[in-house]
Amino acid sequence: ASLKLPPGPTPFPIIGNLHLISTLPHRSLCSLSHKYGPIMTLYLGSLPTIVISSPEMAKQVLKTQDHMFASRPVMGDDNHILSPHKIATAEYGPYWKLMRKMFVQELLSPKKMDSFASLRAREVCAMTHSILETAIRNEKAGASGSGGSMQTVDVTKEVTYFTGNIVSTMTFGRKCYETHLGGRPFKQLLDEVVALLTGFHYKDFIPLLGWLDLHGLGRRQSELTHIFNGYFERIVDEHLSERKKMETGEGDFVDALLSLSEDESMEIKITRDHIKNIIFDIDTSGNILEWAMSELLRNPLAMKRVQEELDSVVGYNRVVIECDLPHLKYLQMAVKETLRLYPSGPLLLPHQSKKHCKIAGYEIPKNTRVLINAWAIGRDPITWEEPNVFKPERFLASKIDVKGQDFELIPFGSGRRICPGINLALCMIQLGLAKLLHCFNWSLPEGISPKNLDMSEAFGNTMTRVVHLHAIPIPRLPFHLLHPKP
Ligand code: HEM
Repeated sequence: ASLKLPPGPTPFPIIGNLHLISTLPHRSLCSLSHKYGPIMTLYLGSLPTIVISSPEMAKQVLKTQDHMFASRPVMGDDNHILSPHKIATAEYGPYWKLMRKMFVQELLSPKKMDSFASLRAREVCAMTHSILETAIRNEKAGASGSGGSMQTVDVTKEVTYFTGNIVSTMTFGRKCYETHLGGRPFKQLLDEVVALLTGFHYKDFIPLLGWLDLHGLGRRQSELTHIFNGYFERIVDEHLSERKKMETGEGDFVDALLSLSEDESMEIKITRDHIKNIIFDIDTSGNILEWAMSELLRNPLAMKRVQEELDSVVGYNRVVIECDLPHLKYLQMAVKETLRLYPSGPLLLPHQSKKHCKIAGYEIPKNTRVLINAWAIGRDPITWEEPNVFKPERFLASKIDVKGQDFELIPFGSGRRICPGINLALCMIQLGLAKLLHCFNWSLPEGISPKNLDMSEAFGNTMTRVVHLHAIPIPRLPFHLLHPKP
């Protein structure tokens, strides 16, 4: 007898339902769920894929039957940029457990978070300094009444450097965002890898068409693999030649992994290849910051409210510091609202069933790919009033949080595979946003109004803006606070 799979559109031979998926898959899948329901079957090529689009069904997959769905589909082989040696791509098992434990202990534990507080403070000042020069020029232009010549800052670049450099310094002791690899900026290459991790590749779904190399993806994947492999080889070599650090307690995550690789008592042998893959992070905090700034520029009243709160909690006589963040309730709500509207992984990362099982009476075969549409869940009109409107106030009367307990809002996922970087991400986003809005007033470049700011999402399955956000900063704190002596 045939299996009772969840409902879905009738597939065509070879392509299945791929023709129904646009360049923004989370949006197409959301529309399809209106027709077929919160759990549906889609054929991506010949592969049946289950797509989840409601809080109740997400709870089934990520909580009630979490143990069944905690694995990942295989996306690349050992030598591939999506090697299963990464924490994010590893199948559920002893290797993943060990690496995730190491990652949390050596990088993200409260003790480690504390020990890197000065790094975060330094980097947030570096971001302010970089913006300051433009802001001073603008202030002079404004004061002289000459109007015109107001200069913009590339906000996207500033915020992605800020969060990216913190994470890369914590992981392997280097600010990688200033780096160019193979003639291209690190950030651009990283975005491509994140898109590969979460995205739709025809080649994966239709092996028969692989040789056609649609979209040139196969070639780009080999290129990326080659570039990053060389970069991480150098990083491991550098750490090997400077091993003193560990003894003085200053070691970073790579040092900790190298020590683990030398531990003879380990049941799982950690190799150089593992290390190179594990240090490849998938932080997307910068994207959330750029969307938060975009929404606040479109909603001047909300921006004003964040600034009024900063003025009452921090004042004008000092700069904002991490200890202020718990008191900045409206700012926290603005960040939550951004994560609701722009979850950086709108379909989380793909999950996979370990065994044959059932959800809501439907059968899910072993090794089936499961996608959870966090974007659709965050905009579900049953949970959210005016779901497409940016309204931080909605959280005044709601206890819903982003940390994986409330299935109406799951930008970081939930359960065993929940993002381990939540606390670091929230801390960087809140600190960055507080600093940007405490130090500067912001406006849009000439000719762009809050109503016509381009908010398009880029092709693929990560929530980045198509065009970088540019805005005009004007200082709003005394100069000595913006530019403290080192
Ligand atoms: C706003 C920023 C971030 C967002 C929205 C985000 C979101 C996510 C999501 C949706 C997943 C997949 C969850 C699932 O499969 O169910 C994930 C996994 C992961 N994230 Fe994050 N993340 C962010 C920042 C970070 C940071 C700062 C780090 C580390 C420094 C990090 C490290 C990871 C890792 C290692 C995984 C894989 C976990 C696993 O498969 O066991 N993320 N993240």
